[in-house]
Amino acid sequence: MRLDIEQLTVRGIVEDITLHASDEVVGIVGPNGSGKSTTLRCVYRALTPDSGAVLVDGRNVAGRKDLARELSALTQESQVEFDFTVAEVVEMGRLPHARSPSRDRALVADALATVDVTHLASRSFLSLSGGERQRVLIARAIAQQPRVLVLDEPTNHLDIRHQLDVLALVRRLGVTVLTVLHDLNLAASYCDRLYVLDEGRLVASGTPAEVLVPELLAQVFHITAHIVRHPTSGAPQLLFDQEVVA
Ligand SMILES: Nc1ncnc2c1ncn2[C@@H]1O[C@H](COP(=O)(O)OP(=O)(O)OP(=O)(O)O)[C@@H](O)[C@H]1O
Repeated sequence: MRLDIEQLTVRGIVEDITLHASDEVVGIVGPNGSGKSTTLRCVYRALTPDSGAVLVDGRNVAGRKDLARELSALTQESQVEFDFTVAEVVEMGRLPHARSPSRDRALVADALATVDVTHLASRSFLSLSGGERQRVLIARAIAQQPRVLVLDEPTNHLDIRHQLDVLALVRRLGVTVLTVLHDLNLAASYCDRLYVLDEGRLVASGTPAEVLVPELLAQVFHITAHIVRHPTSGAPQLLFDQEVVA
């Protein structure tokens, strides 16, 4: 399914952002405060842009009542305030769909197993560690069976094994994924294409190899990086100098 962000502008925070993703994993990277989360908030409709539009399969997301069946989001605000069990939290992913108890149970069990939290199913969500919570919220997003998945720093709180697991899983889903990632090496390994934001503007887009070049990394992130190829995957990987660029 196709996701198009067209000339999105939000109150001096982001300006004129255009982005396309279609059955691929697209990453948004950029320094703190560059407008990544603001852009995603417009996609999952937590924010209404001042101008521009977000289209899912060619239809504007504004006012679409059926969007929750097609788009799911793991956001910085995806918190669970009340004392639900892990299984109940994941089952919430089924709410936008017509209910079918046996099918819902199977999908919840699958989602729990996929992110390695089956053993936590009857635990209170509030009793979990940060990384366990993050995996449960990813399970909820998967249980929703979206055709577009929006993720704001999905690897937050995860140990390295679960970072790799979650991003590999996200790729295997075979749906359109738009994800904010801070770790440029993970972004280079798991994203088909990257968009780079700096001070609210889009400054580069393309494959990781096209985008993650020393000049751009110095200009946008103020770092010096040496680019090497991963010996098995061939993905570009960055080795950072300790000194920052002024
Ligand atoms: N509601 C708001 N009112 C005023 N400023 C805002 C608001 N929301 C975001 N901002 C500002 O807009 C800028 C972009 O914020 P945003 O959260 O989109 O950045 P980000 O790229 O996701 O950052 P980070 O990497 O730190 O998570 C920041 O300077 C932030 O303080």
